[in-house]
Amino acid sequence: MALSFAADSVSLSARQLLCERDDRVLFENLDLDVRNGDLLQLAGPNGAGKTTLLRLLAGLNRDYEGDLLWHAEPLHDCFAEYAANRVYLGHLAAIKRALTPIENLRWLMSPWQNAGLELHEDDLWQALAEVQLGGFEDTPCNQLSAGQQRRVGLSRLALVPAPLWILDEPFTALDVEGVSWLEERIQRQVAAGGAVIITSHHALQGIPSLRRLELGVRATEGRS
Ligand SMILES: Nc1ncnc2c1ncn2[C@@H]1O[C@H](COP(=O)(O)OP(=O)(O)OP(=O)(O)O)[C@@H](O)[C@H]1O
Repeated sequence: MALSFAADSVSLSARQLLCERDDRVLFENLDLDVRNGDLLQLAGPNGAGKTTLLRLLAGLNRDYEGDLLWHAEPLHDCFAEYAANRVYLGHLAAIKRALTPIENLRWLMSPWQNAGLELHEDDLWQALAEVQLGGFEDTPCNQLSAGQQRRVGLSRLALVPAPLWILDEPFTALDVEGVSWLEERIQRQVAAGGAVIITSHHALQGIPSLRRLELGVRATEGRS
């Protein structure tokens, strides 16, 4: 899969973003920019609005004020192009539990294949092997552990050619080996000139471009 991205392929900006839930301001006056090579970690206590912000940035929720821009264009005016350049993994494994890992992966990858991505069956099996699901490819997911189910969803990251990853608590339920695999994948994505926005209570280390955006009573952005 592509291991380098065009240097100008990621340009996501938020300007003066304001979001309220149940009459509570989660964040306001929020500005951020994500470019190639960036790793942005959204941090903050439970309920601070990390998932909410991530879903806004993924273009999955329009309940906000302010501007979200993809290459300086309103994100929802160019959503098809944006969606072809980002992959969003929500905080649930988001797999069909009655299906097997290989069936799930075929289903998860079908939008990308419909958009022109050429994938062979071997690529799918290889992606499952990469997340240590070799031997479980044909086991219904409802017979897999929580961590193995999480790995089925994560296996997409080995295949999707999108430069921008948006990941909500992707380390949940992973064992030590799974955590290492995902850390390494994130580092490779950033090193290849992609970008990653992540919510995680996990301490990400060793990536020079790491920035943290702390949500809470008020939002402030700074390098860690
Ligand atoms: N669809 C919704 N309708 C109303 N309120 C919502 C909705 N989704 C989230 N909220 C509220 O918005 C706030 C922020 O939720 P969010 O899930 O974004 O927090 P979070 O920072 O991701 O928390 P956690 O660390 O627990 O995952 C919470 O108080 C939650 O109750």
